[in-house]
This record gives sequence, C-alpha cells and structure tokens, in this order.
Amino acid sequence: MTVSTQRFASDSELVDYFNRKLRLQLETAIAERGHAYLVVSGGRTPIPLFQRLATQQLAWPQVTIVLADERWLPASDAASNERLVREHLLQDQAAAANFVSLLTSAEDPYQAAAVVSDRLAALPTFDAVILGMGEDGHTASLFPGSDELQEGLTTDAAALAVTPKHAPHARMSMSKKRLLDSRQIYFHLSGAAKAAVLDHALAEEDVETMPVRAFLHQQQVPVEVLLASS
Ligand SMILES: O=C(O)[C@H](O)[C@@H](O)[C@H](O)[C@H](O)COP(=O)(O)O
Repeated sequence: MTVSTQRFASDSELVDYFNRKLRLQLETAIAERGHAYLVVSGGRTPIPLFQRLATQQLAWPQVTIVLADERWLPASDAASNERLVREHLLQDQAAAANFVSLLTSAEDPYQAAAVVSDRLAALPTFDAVILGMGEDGHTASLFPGSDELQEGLTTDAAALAVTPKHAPHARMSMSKKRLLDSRQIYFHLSGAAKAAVLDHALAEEDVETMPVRAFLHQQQVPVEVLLASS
C-alpha cells in the first residue's frame, strides 16, 4: 500500500482540505455505522485544525474523540493533551462530541496501563487516526531509544506506559496495534524540518531509529501525509 503525500503552501490551505476531508469521513461513518471514532494527537500542529473542526455542523453526539497519546499530567496542566483537546476541539458545535480520556487517578501511567488498555480495547475500529511526528521520528508516544519501544511495537494491548529518554513527562500511548486498527491514518506535518525527517523516514525502513516508520511502511491501513511548507 503506498503512502500518498499532499503538499500545501500553507497550514491554512492544509486545514481547509483536511477539515473537508475529515468531515466527510465522519459523516460517512455516521451514515454507515451510526457512530464515528476519531483519534487525534497532541502537540502544537493540530491546534488550527481543531479550531476549524469545532465549528462544523455535524452529528457530534455520534462522534467519539480519543487521543493517540497523553502526557501523565493532570488534565488542567498547560502541557496536557486532554487540555488541548478540551480547549480547542471540544468547543462550539463539537462540544457535543464524546471524549475518551487516557487518564486515570493513578500516580503513574504504569499503574494505569491495564485500565486504559481495556478502555481503548472496548472501542471499535477507528474511522481515522491523525498522527503527528517529532523531528526524532517519534509518533504518538513511540519514541526512539525508549525502554518501551519494542513493547509499543509488538504488544497486543491497546495502550502502554512510556518514559521518553529525551522528551518531558511520562506518557500513555496507544500501541502500534491499536493505532493500526483504523480505516485511515493521516500524518499532519508542518515545516521544512519535518519535510526532511519525512523524506528520511520514507527512504529507509529501520523502525528502531524512527518509530514513525512502523506506520509509513506497512500494508494494513492507507496512509495520507498532509504536509504544509509553513
Ligand atoms: O503528545 C505528544 O507529544 C504527541 O502526540 C506527539 O506525538 C506529537 O504529535 C509530536 O511530537 C508532534 O508535535 P508538534 O505538533 O508539537 O510538533
């Protein structure tokens, strides 16, 4: 299965296209199966997309939103992905959507991994998974060099706890297996540095050095990369 890459001159052109595409995909899922499941990522890149999606007229009570990964912080923390989603996506029209949190009251994500895995395992095949990518080739919280990388790439569990070696906060991440249980995967990327990292990720296959390759080089789920030059 080939990866299709769409390039945009600006992030706002990308957001126009992506918003229309996601909206259609969510509407189709609702029409065909009664409910749509959308996985989103944290980080800075998705904020304009979240803000646009939030204004769309959609049957939002029939949409469930889940995070691909979460930093193990209170949902009120400025660096929390849940906070990002609540502030920018679960607003306006989309305030009526359902949200499945990756957090529990446990002190660390290791104690919570089984509970969160069960929570995520109860969800059906996702309609779309939107992933970001770090300049080190991580995606979700599957980080190069972390002790849990192999587990993340091979476990049958839906989620696992991760402590990145070179990024802040312990995390909860969906596993490769759960992320690939989707009808479509998107990568949402912006800027020249990420374009160069993407070229490198596409050119070689070693997953240990760039975990993002586990999604770019696979035959199970179609992947569309949306890349804005600025
Ligand atoms: O919580 C996280 O850190 C993410 O989900 C992570 O995988 C993110 O998508 C990339 O690091 C890109 O982040 P930026 O969009 O900020 O570059």
